[in-house]
Amino acid sequence: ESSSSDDAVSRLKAYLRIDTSHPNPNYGPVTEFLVSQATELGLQVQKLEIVKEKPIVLITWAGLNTSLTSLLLNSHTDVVPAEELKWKYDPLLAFEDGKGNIYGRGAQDMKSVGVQYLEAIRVLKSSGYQPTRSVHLSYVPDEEIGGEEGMAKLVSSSEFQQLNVGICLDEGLACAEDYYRVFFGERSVWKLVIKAVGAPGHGSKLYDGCAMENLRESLTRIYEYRKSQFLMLQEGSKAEGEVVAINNVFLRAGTPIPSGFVMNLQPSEAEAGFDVRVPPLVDIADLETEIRTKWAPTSRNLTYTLTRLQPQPSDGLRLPTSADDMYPWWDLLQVAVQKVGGKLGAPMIRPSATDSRYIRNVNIPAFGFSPISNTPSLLHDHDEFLNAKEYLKGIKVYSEIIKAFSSHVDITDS
Ligand SMILES: CSCC[C@H](NC=O)C(=O)O
Ligand SMILES: [Zn+2]
Ligand SMILES: [Zn+2]
Repeated sequence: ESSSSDDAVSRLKAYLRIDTSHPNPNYGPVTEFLVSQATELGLQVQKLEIVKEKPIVLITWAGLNTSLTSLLLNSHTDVVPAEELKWKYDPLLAFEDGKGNIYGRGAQDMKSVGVQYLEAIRVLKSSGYQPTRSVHLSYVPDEEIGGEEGMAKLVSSSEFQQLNVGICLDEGLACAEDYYRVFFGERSVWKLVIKAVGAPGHGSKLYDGCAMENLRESLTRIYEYRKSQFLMLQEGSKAEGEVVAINNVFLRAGTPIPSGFVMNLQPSEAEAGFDVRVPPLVDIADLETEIRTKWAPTSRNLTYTLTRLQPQPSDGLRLPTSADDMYPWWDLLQVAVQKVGGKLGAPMIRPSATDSRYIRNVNIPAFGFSPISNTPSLLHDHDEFLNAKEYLKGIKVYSEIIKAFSSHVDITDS
């Protein structure tokens, strides 16, 4: 490989070596890293600190026609923590093995993408290319913990208004096959806690209506519903982003003592918590009725609290990025990917949540796309890696995308 690819790989490794894992992400050095990259490339850079110690870095490659809407390339700078003892290599070392696989937390999610944006601009600049539309890069903190102090703040800032964004690209998911996945919407995140109460009693006594029995009734109904969703997934009639996911993430009951729990006391309260993921076109009112009448009926002494995180205006009504919204960007994306010999899968609903929801909430279309194919999806997993060749190919993919999007002008712009 040439020395310029070696340099591009080195810059990825440098970024991976900055520890930005929760709960104490080190955002200072990331800001320095990004500012120095942008400065070296002759790009404008702004540091926003809307929330103290949660820096947002905005980098701009000004277009020739600043009255046109711009392209925003977003990435988050934080990563989830790693259980380093369970990894083959230290997740902070960015170790490259003999096959060129680079191991590190963030290798897929999504420091690779953050550097690829910059590397693509580097390539385009050195070729003499000048964008017609402005290209902005946003580097935001805290995506992994919900983005309340990151992207949520950015989209409601005046600085964001100034960017006049027409289309956004944000993270996708790695694909084990030879195509790239692309997402045009995502499921909403709901948190559900069901609480059962019932008569307490001696551990030896059989009687009706104890809290544990009431909770068990709720769990039975929920697992029936879960199975119906899972079946559609297993038989392949629906994709992961099109079914409701409901998973029990905690159970709480009993009277704790140092050696465990009191064993001869049937508790008067029991709780179960669920992570629920709701596709855009599911009827929200129906689902809430299901919860109220079947999962947590008052007749069974059940109550519930439901928290819908950042509900989307499109929830239950329409897809977050409709076919019309995607014009002309979808076609441009497809052609750009094909130019470097890549293939794009059908646009889908992403199973998990990203900062794209904040972008779509302010009516800006967003694609979830990471140029990672032929690679197992290892986000949040042990041994997260990206092959150097795949990473370098991704830079070419972004060069084509940036070129296609930033040079596009059509009748709707006049
Ligand atoms: C509370 S928003 C959580 C966002 C998170 N995103 C990445 O994994 C997710 O659980 O999907
Ligand atoms: Zn991510
Ligand atoms: Zn993540």
